[in-house]
Amino acid sequence: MPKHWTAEHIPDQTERTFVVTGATSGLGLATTRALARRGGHVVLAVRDKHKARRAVEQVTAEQPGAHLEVRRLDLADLDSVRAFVDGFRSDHARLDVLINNAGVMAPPRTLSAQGHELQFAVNHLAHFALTGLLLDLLADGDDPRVVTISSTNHRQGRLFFDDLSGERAYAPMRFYNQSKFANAVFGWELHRRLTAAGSPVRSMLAHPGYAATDLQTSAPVGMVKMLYGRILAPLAQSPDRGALPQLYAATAPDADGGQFFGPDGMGELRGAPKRVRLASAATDAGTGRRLWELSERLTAVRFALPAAG
Ligand SMILES: NC(=O)c1ccc[n+]([C@@H]2O[C@H](COP(=O)([O-])OP(=O)(O)OC[C@H]3O[C@@H](n4cnc5c(N)ncnc54)[C@H](O)[C@@H]3O)[C@@H](O)[C@H]2O)c1
Repeated sequence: MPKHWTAEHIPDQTERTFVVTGATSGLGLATTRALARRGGHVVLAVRDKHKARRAVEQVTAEQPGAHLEVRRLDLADLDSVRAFVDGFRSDHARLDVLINNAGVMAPPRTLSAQGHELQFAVNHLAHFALTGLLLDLLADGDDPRVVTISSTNHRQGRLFFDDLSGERAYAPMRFYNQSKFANAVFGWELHRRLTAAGSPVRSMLAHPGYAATDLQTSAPVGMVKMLYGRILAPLAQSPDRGALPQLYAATAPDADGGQFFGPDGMGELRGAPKRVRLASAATDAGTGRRLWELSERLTAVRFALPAAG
């Protein structure tokens, strides 16, 4: 890996198709812009079509002729995930890279359409379902990859298997950390299962460090907003820089399955992409199996893969 990897190092992506969730703002928009600049065909998987139109205008103003496609996806509703995949399938025979990027942080306790705690539902369950439903199209892709965005917060997270939706005790940041831990467990367990099945698809993880996006400023919880939106704000890097680890995972020829990428400076807050440490709890096989089986049950999505040993 070059020491100061930037978006200029992204290889040509002509003829490659990417799905980016949460592509209208922050890291998702920065990722879309960088991939489009290198000739990639980017499917913006978005909840809000007005915001999508603005994002498309912005990217095409910088990159006339960019290959962009907008499709509606509300990750808070598993029916919307299925509808998205059905629509995608009717127009595409294969997918090269899925970037599980969208996320919510620290809302007051809210439930998804299927009754799951919103952060667990949007950040983890919907991306689990999306990946499982697209896996056969990815298997036909060129150098196919699934990139899942976690956070350094996964190291403070754990799964509350006996109170997943916070019915008994909900704390917004604890449940954000749970969802980011679930992202890390999923990315690693997917890697294990794909490898065991001899699949050509690779699963990588990434985190941006700390980037100034809507994530912190839209958090309705006062302390979180104050800490990330104001006190730590001077340390924040731009979304374009924050997106580099996920762009590296999605495009670098030497990025491999099971690897986790984050920034190299200031305790992983900012900098160029490098390989970073996944919490050992996130690679625990028992936890991986348990989360996987639970996610299959809650989403009714089964991956077309033999179980990993
Ligand atoms: N910004 C940071 O410092 C930081 C740090 C660690 C991890 N992350 C992770 O980066 C990812 C991207 O976040 P960001 O910082 O760009 O924030 P952001 O708020 O700018 O972007 C999040 C995106 O997710 C989308 N989204 C939210 N709920 C959705 C739903 N129900 N259906 C479809 N889309 C939905 C939003 O519309 C938005 O486009 C998240 O997974 C977040 O947890 C960010």
